[in-house]
Amino acid sequence: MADLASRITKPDEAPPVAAAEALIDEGKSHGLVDSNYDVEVKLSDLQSDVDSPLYSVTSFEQLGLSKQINDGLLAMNFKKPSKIQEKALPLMVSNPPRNMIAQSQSGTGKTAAFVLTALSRVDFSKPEQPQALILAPSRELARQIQAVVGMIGQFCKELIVEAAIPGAVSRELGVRASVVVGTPGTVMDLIKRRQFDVSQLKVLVIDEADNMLDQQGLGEQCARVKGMLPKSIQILLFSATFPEKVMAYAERYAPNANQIKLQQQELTVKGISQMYMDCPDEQKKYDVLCQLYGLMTIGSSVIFVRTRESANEIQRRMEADGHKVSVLHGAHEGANRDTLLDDFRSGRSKVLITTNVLARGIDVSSVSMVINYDIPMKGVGRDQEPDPETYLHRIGRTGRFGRVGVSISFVYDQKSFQALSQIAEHYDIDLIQLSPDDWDMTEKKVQDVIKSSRAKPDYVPSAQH
Ligand SMILES: Nc1ncnc2c1ncn2[C@@H]1O[C@H](COP(=O)(O)OP(=O)(O)OP(=O)(O)O)[C@@H](O)[C@H]1O
Repeated sequence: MADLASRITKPDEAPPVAAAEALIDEGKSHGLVDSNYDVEVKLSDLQSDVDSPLYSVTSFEQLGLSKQINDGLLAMNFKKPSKIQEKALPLMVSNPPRNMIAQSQSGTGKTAAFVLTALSRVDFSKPEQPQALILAPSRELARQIQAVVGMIGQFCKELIVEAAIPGAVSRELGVRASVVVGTPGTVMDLIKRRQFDVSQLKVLVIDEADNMLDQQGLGEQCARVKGMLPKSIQILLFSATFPEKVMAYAERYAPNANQIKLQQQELTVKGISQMYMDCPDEQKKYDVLCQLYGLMTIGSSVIFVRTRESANEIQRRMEADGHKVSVLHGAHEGANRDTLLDDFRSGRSKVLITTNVLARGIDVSSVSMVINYDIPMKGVGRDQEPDPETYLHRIGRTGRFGRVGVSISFVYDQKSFQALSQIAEHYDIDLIQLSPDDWDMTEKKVQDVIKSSRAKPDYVPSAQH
């Protein structure tokens, strides 16, 4: 097993800057409240780089979608499809419908790929009749996808999209929408209580499918939901990660599916510079975090911790120390969670402490830094092991669609060092070391990346890091 030391870049080596260092004409691309952080990425350059996951040769018009949907894409300033959109869409919208298992790196536009397919299956003459169901693991992600459906479908006049998340569906009316986006537990309850007529559903999408089908987690609920749906339903499974043990089950869940898969080494996003901070001991992690505060607020940042309790505790201490931070986790009540995330999207709050509840799918383009305060682990007690999938999803909250970002993972002892080392080995990546004893260098390394998002004329894309 290679240790982390062998994956450290030399101190004088500049952090890898993404091929994404270029400019986006950042027309606000979706209807979600989002901040105006002026990231500049030359998307057109990236989209013509054959090695980029954003590369494509076609246009949306060539994909044969309806005029209303193409107008929606235009309004969102989506000029060209990304690779996953270009490859998956023709297979998903064709007839007779076929199942799909699709993998693509974080932030590369999987949502639009499945939303476009769902919309293409809707008969808008029956707007209150559920025809497409999209499942996601958290209320936040379900709401976000609901907003994307609304944006892409903004010119489909009859479209109704509803969130099936706790507290959202009226008991008297039940579900009355053509597209339903929900979490599996709530969807299951609604179907059982006969408040959700699934008889005419044509397509089932499962986002973050490896997580959703995992038998240790939401797998059972998703299996039960599927059991209640029409047998002929088209099933689309999407994620950035599909560990082998889930893949076998996914293939049974979505039989005879077309598949788009990535190699393990292709999974990391080049725009994200992955760093680690060698903290002297566990207690000092907190001091290091506070010292990073200035860098965290250049853009927006997400701090991932293991438990709700430590999230609360870190917030309490940071606020007492004069820093402005918010915290969001599963113990908060739904409406409160919605406000907290809306505030973060809009830039009203810039540093968000959270747990794995927000590790997947959340798309806030201003996030320039992700901190793994605790290295993600799976399993319990002595059986704990590093969790490479959660690591990838967590750091993927930055570097969205060609933007650049930094992730900093805290290590402080042999165990955390080894865990991160195994994750680095899993993806065959090098991590850049930061030292709490040299803040000038730390600041330089981080700022070089974050500020590099404003293109320099003499920029030469660095090699794979
Ligand atoms: N063709 C496109 N042109 C421009 N922007 C796009 C295009 N497709 C998607 N985007 C934007 O890219 C961002 C990331 O997309 P999305 O959230 O779908 O990523 P994802 O692949 O689902 O990532 P994750 O694995 O983290 O869930 C979004 O802000 C979205 O609006």
